[in-house]
Amino acid sequence: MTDYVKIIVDIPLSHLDNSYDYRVPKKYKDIIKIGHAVKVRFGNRMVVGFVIGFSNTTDLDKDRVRDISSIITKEELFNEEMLELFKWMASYYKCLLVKVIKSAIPTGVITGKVKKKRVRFLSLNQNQEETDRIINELRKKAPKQKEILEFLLANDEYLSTSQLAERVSTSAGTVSRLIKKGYLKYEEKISRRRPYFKKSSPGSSKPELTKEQQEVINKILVNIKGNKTDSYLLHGVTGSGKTEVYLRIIEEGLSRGKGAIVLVPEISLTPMMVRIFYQRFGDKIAVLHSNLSLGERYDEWRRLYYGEALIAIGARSAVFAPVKNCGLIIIDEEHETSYKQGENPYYHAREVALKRVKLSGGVVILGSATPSLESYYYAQEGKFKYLALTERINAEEMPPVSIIDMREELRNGNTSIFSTSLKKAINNSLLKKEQVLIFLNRRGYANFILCRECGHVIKCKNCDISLTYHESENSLRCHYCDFTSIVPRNCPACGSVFIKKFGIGTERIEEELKKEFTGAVIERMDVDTTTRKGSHYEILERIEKGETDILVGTQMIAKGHDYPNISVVGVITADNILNLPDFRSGERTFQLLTQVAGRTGRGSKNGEVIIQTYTPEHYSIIAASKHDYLQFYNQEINSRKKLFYPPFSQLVNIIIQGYQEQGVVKAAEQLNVFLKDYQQYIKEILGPSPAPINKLRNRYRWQIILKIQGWAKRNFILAETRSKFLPEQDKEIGFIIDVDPIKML
Ligand SMILES: Nc1ncnc2c1ncn2[C@@H]1O[C@H](COP(=O)(O)OP(=O)(O)OP(=O)(O)O)[C@@H](O)[C@H]1O
Ligand SMILES: [Zn+2]
Ligand SMILES: [Zn+2]
Repeated sequence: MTDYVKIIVDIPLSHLDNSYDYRVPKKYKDIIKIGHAVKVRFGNRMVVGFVIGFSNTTDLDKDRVRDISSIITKEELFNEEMLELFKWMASYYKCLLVKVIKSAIPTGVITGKVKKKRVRFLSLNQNQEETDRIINELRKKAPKQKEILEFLLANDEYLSTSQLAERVSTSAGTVSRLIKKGYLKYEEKISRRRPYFKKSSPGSSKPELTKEQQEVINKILVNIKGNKTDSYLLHGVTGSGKTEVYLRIIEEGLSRGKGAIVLVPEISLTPMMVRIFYQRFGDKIAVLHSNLSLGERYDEWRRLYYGEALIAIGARSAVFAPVKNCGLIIIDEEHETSYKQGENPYYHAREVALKRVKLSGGVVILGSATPSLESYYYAQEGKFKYLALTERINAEEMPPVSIIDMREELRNGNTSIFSTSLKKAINNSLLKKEQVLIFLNRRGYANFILCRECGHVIKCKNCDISLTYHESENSLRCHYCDFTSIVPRNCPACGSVFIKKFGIGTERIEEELKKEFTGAVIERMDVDTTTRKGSHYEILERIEKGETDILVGTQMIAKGHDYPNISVVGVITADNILNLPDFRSGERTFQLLTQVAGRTGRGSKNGEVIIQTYTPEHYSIIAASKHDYLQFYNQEINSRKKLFYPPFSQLVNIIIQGYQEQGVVKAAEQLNVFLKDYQQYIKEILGPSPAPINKLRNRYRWQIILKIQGWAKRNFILAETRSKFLPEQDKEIGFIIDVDPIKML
């Protein structure tokens, strides 16, 4: 019995980031729970709030405490353990609790935009005995009607009149006659919307495990069986069968009544992964990702909540899935940057998963062929248990990789985008009816448009970023804010007509390939070709069926896919990422190259990888060409150590932004002065300096990066900044606190 509840209101303002007491009206006393969304009056408006605590007393004046107006959701959107997790996130990432809650629950619930979906279906209007008697009676006179009744006795399906008629190959009229006679009746039920994925029927065939797989599984199962909490880094080279390891462990967990969460990177893996999991676990899986409609997402969420599904597969935010008795969280491709949310709250799903398991028990598995530097380091330090799959399935060889120096190509008179070796390799592959993947991490046609007379580059009017040329629409587009403009005939700066497209994107590559390899079937996969639901899957399916000869694409094609007929992988340029102003650019390059290279040499075909670059001597590229993670790691970790970058410090990037550049600069300098008082706790302050993207969506951005050794110290400094510095600041200036930043842009 509770008299009062503590409510956190859905108004994202820092001075309201406390809970408020409300009285519980009698009718709600027995039903209200932690995690319920409610409607309350706040000031003079109605707002949504979330129940985060109970109390029998209140410090407020009893006459002034207001009643809760209503409970919005039948389900509790989070339980006490999840609330603990949310509070930890708010404190660790220095953000508002309500922001965390909202990013963790299905939003459709509280906006009221999502209604339950009901379906009408036909069912028998009498018990089985009675039905049998009627069937007997109809046998001679109306064999089709008899068949319908028999069908309904044997099948447990929810069918409308027309659907039922179709199933029994008869007319709707025949079904109607049964309704008229009173033998059938209409019923209604709530149906769950299921997200689109092509299903293949669940099958039970499982491969026999390799010795390495079996060993890894045995080690993890000790903890699953013993209900122990632990975390593992599963470092398995590309094609070593990590997915099979996941499947077996989930299976074991299920047999002990434990649910699981499987996180996959946002873009590429979902449809294929889903198919594999569906084959093994059927409708026990629920899929959560950002491409679902609100209704689908809410319904998948509810299937988990009610225990109808026990395995959640999804992108980053699936780490919050309400899986019953969740004993296992798997993070596939744990090094992927999409696990870090790029907006407030700036959380990393890996950190949240580790914390979730600490609070409620269970096992975390971080899987990757190219673990993040941090994870590998922590595994060395004993924070994670290290498990390795060192061989590919069937002891297949890693494909040979050639590095092509594009400067030399030019010296030898080749001005084409493709090196001589790449062209040769593609031609060979086409002759043998094998397939080719061509990778470039930039979509569009050309990177930028430059005036050859005055050097002016056409940039977005909102952002400090050059516009990308898209040939198919003959337009210029900003890949940050989506600003679109026509292509000017003359240079906007000097009026010259000599403006030229520079750099290349996937669209241009596709065009060049079509010119060079006439007759080959060429497809492109990037953000621009996969906006339609299911298109992603269809492109990959055509590869799988051998209908496509050459697939050009961005990161989307780089990882996770497993196609045996791909014999050539070409990387158009390895330099794009390497040259980003970010201390992780070397790591990113190594990971991406290793992952793309891993797409070939699978199955019986011999594969070959060709990396084109202007910096063939860079250690990231050399190590990737030898498939040598350790060589890369050792070199990279040394430089991190020298420069106090993670894992040797805890970073925070504070972005100061506003529409007036002067105000932004002033605030950045004031923050710098404030932080100087805490210098004894800080290893290094970088900046204040203009952010690499100095202007974004019309706002000027400056940044200060802090390297701090120790989580507690960082937490202290950020708490001080939030309580002492930020409240004094001009409201026109925004401060973004990005804890453990992943992208320094
Ligand atoms: N024990 C096994 N016996 C035979 N085939 C297997 C076995 N385990 C996995 N496979 C198959 O080997 C292929 C590669 O496995 P999988 O895609 O899981 O590798 P991976 O480690 O996830 O690689 P990547 O990091 O490149 O995604 C798949 O086709 C999978 O079905
Ligand atoms: Zn010009
Ligand atoms: Zn823009």
